[in-house]
Amino acid sequence: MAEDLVLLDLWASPFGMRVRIALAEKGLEYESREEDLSNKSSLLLKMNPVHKQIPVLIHKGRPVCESLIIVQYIDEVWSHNSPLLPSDPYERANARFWADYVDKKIYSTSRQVCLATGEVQEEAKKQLIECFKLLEGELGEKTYFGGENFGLVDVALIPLYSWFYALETSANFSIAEECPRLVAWAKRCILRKSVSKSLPDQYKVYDYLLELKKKLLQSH
Ligand SMILES: N[C@@H](CCC(=O)N[C@@H](CS)C(=O)NCC(=O)O)C(=O)O
Repeated sequence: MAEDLVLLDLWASPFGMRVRIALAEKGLEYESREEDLSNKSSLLLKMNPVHKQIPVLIHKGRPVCESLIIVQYIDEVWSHNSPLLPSDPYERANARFWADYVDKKIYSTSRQVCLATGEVQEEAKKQLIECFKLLEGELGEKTYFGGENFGLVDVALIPLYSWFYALETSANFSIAEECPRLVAWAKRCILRKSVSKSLPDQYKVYDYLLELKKKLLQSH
């Protein structure tokens, strides 16, 4: 059934990818609108006046902002299939804790690995590997962070897989060598159609990063 859903998105955004994955897990149809972040649409400014960022999910004309909040909203509204959060309150809190960890630690550090240089980049790389190893500990022998079920933490983290090549090439290291269990997990996730169709090509992402770096240099 077609729902009244519009997603304000940007193809290379890992935050947008989270929402695409959640919508695909639920089998929901939606209209995707690609934003130009250097010239934001009036719809984006109206729908997310606080942060002015994508992604925004507009459901029946009402905006929901912040990717992890959007993913949880989707899970609550379309709760009848493919639950992304566990039913047990303690396990749910635990999933939210790790999704929050991914947000606070992994994405900001990854940004530095991609954009910084010299010692700052080396330090960020070290930190990122430590964070990945900690996540490997949390994953343990499970199939997904959500156990047998692909869940919130998986949705939060897997978009970064499309940035692995950009990370590795920017800072000259191999994530598979440092964190083989994390890469094995990512390869399991990418077998899901919801993930494979939501993540862009890693080389396109790297080209996007090179363009972004050029723009940042020009603006300084
Ligand atoms: N915490 C936000 C982060 C979203 C975010 O950083 N979006 C970026 C694109 S990847 C954006 O819209 N940037 C434009 C800006 O900050 O002006 C979320 O999880 O949705």
